[in-house]
Formats: sequence, structure tokens, C-alpha cells
Amino acid sequence: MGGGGEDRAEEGVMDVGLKDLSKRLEEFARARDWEKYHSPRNLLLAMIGEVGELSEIFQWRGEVDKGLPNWEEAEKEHLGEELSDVLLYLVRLADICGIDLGDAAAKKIVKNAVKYPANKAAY
Ligand SMILES: Nc1ccn([C@H]2C[C@H](O)[C@@H](COP(=O)(O)OP(=O)(O)OP(=O)(O)O)O2)c(=O)n1
Repeated sequence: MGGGGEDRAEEGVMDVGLKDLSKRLEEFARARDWEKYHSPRNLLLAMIGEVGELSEIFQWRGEVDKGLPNWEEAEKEHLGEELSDVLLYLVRLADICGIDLGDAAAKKIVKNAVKYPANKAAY
């Protein structure tokens, strides 16, 4: 991936932001001349495809304990990759649509809290 991402030796402990991911995805597409494929509809369909791949990991397993205590490391790594594919396409979709996803998500959390007041939550 472009943008100097390969040089970030400490990346594993860095807090990666949505804007940074957006920028790196843009560079990734530009470097491959793939911008023409990254239309809103294509990105949405690609993301849904990755949601399908993510779902396959959980398919037929029954309920799964939080933290995935009984999973092999390779399975967890695969899960991380599929979660990332969904996130990366979502971030790219938002960017190509001109939506500031971090800002929109923060506002949505506030809206959710107004809609579902903590003192009235009864599940
Ligand atoms: N036109 C494309 C194709 C790929 N990607 C990036 C975003 C995803 O993070 C990843 C998806 O790559 P693949 O389509 O190869 O999907 P997988 O990594 O899931 O591979 P596979 O489907 O073989 O398991 O690559 C992209 O930005 N634009």
C-alpha cells in the first residue's frame, strides 16, 4: 500500500485514524489506476461481498464466546483480515461519496443517545 505505510514499523501500536486510512486507500487506488473502478456502487457491492466473506467465518459454528477463546490464531487473523476488508471498503465508499465518516459517526452516536436515553433503557 502506498503512502509510506510499509515504513511504519510501529504500526501495530499506532492508533490508526479513518482519515489516514482514507488517504492511503486513495493512494492505493491511484497507484494502480483503479480510481475508475471505485465508484459508489462498485464499492458498496465490494463491501457487501466482504461482509459475506466475514459471515462465512461464523457460519455453522453456533454461538461464539466473546474474545473467541477457543479459536486458533490463524482463524483470528483471518477474521481480522475480513473485518479490515469491510472497514476499508466502507471508508473508501464514504470518501468517494464526500462523507466525513468519523464526523458522521460521532454525530450519529450523539443522535442515538438522544433516541435511547440511558435511564430509559429496558431490554
Ligand atoms: N478494486 C479493488 C480491489 C481490492 N481492493 C482492496 C480493498 C480490500 O481490502 C482488498 C480486497 O481484495 P480482494 O478482492 O483480493 O479480496 P480478499 O482479500 O478478500 O481476497 P479473496 O476474496 O481471494 O479472499 O483489496 C481495492 O481497494 N480495490
